[in-house]
Amino acid sequence: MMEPLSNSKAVDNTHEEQFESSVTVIEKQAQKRIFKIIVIGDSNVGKTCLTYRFCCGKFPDKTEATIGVDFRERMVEVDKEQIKLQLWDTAGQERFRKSMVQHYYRNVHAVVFVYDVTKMSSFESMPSWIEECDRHNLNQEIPRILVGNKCDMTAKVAINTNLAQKFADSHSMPLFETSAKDDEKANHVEAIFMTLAHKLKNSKPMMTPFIAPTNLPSNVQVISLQDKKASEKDQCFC
Ligand SMILES: Nc1nc2c(ncn2[C@@H]2O[C@H](COP(=O)(O)OP(=O)(O)OP(=O)(O)O)[C@@H](O)[C@H]2O)c(=O)[nH]1
Repeated sequence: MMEPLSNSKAVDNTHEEQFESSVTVIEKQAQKRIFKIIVIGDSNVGKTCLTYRFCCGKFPDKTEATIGVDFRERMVEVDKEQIKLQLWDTAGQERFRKSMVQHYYRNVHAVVFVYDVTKMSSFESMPSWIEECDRHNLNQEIPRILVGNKCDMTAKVAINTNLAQKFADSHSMPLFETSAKDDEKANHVEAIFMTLAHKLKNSKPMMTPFIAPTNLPSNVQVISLQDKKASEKDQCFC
């Protein structure tokens, strides 16, 4: 008679463990936050290379003009929390932007304005990129960062740091001068997005779409935590 009992106990334990691990999975998924960062600026300033450097850890072998938008994502840890940065690498060329523009500016959490330090016209375009953000009613409170890229081309630098810093100050933005190409200066690329991650960490949470794990025990019913108030969270499993 003992055998079946202990067997049944073993089954219950497995069930319980399965339940607990499923709860952990669900809690982790529910806690994960995702932040949308748009990277904008003239064509050819290096937006694709900067996002590629941050998400893939290297300079791309070759790039082509972005059509519409490219997405890259990277998980980063900030104060022991894993958050996902979703970078929207937007097209600089007007003809490749038209159809997508409305999508860029929806639910944005941060903006990175990029110019090429060797090309004055790309710096002079910055006010019009800021105006475009304003036209799309981007919240003034969201973090904005100004980035001068291609600093490795020292002999050709056309925009000196003082000028860029004045512009950044007048728009209450931090300035980063960097290079997506140069491995040493690429540390700054990391700094750009980690600075944003720290700023975003304290902004309002945005949950990932809820995906229920598939290995739940049959007696567990899943209710998304997203629509629940914090006080109700404990009642989500029945
Ligand atoms: N020297 C140097 N070249 C760079 C750097 N970043 C990008 N480039 C080069 O600049 C050119 C344009 O780079 P992209 O990243 O495609 O530029 P983009 O701003 O995404 O251009 P669009 O997609 O047209 O908006 C490419 O030839 C890159 O190799 C950099 O930090 N240093």
